[in-house]
Amino acid sequence: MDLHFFKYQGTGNDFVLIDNRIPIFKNDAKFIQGLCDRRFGVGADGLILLENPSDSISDFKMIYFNADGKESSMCGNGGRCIVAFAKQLGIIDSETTFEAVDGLHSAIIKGETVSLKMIDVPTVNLSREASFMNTGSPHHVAFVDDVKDFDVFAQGRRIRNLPNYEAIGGTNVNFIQVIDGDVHVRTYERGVEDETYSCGTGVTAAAITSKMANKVEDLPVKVLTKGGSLEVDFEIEGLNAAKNIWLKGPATFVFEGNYNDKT
Ligand SMILES: N[C@H](CCC[C@H](N)C(=O)O)C(=O)O
Repeated sequence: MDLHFFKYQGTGNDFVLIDNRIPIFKNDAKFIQGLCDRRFGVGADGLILLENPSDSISDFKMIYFNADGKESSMCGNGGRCIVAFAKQLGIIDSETTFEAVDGLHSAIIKGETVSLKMIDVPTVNLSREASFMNTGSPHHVAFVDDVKDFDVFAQGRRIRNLPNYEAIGGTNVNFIQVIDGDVHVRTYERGVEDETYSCGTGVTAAAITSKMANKVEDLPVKVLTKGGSLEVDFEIEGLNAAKNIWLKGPATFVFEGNYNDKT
């Protein structure tokens, strides 16, 4: 059976999206791995299903799978892309509320720019060299001196697999450097098991870390990734929490097609 898919990217973090309002998709890890494979499949960092909502206030529901084929936690760039996808399908106009694995999200779309409200972050564990928080997905954030030439793959894989992160299934790892007030970030993503061009929940964690460590002054925080720039606006609450968090940036339709489902 041919599977009709839509390809989107948000600052180079790329996704296959499927309209699954009429449930046609078989949740099979090997199939998803094949679909996301950059040589033998369509190629993507993850797969996103758009489904009918299970509550009365959401326009749709988002289900996220990493490229390893396993369903995972919230995807910030994917959340921005599914909003653009919902608009393309005529489900929404310029604003929406949708369900995701970490709760309800509001979003606003203007042209190709999508602003996505992220969940509140009740606890940021901040030390001199690093931070840990959950922005919808778990993120370890470390300051480095030369982010451009940093060995993100080796160091990211090492930290992702540290025993202290085993209980949560490992963590995503972000390496950041603040240059002239802008946060430069590179991310090793859990479930992709490689560096991605951008990670929305990671960008959010990088911005909050930089502000709490007094490395940036102004809000919103501008964050530069390999795939482009995003803005993160938020309020610091007390000593180590953040709320009213918005992730803003481009979400671009790339192409649509049919995938020959051999299973
Ligand atoms: N790999 C992440 C989920 C996707 C996060 C990323 N693509 C984003 O934009 O937030 C995890 O398993 O925790």
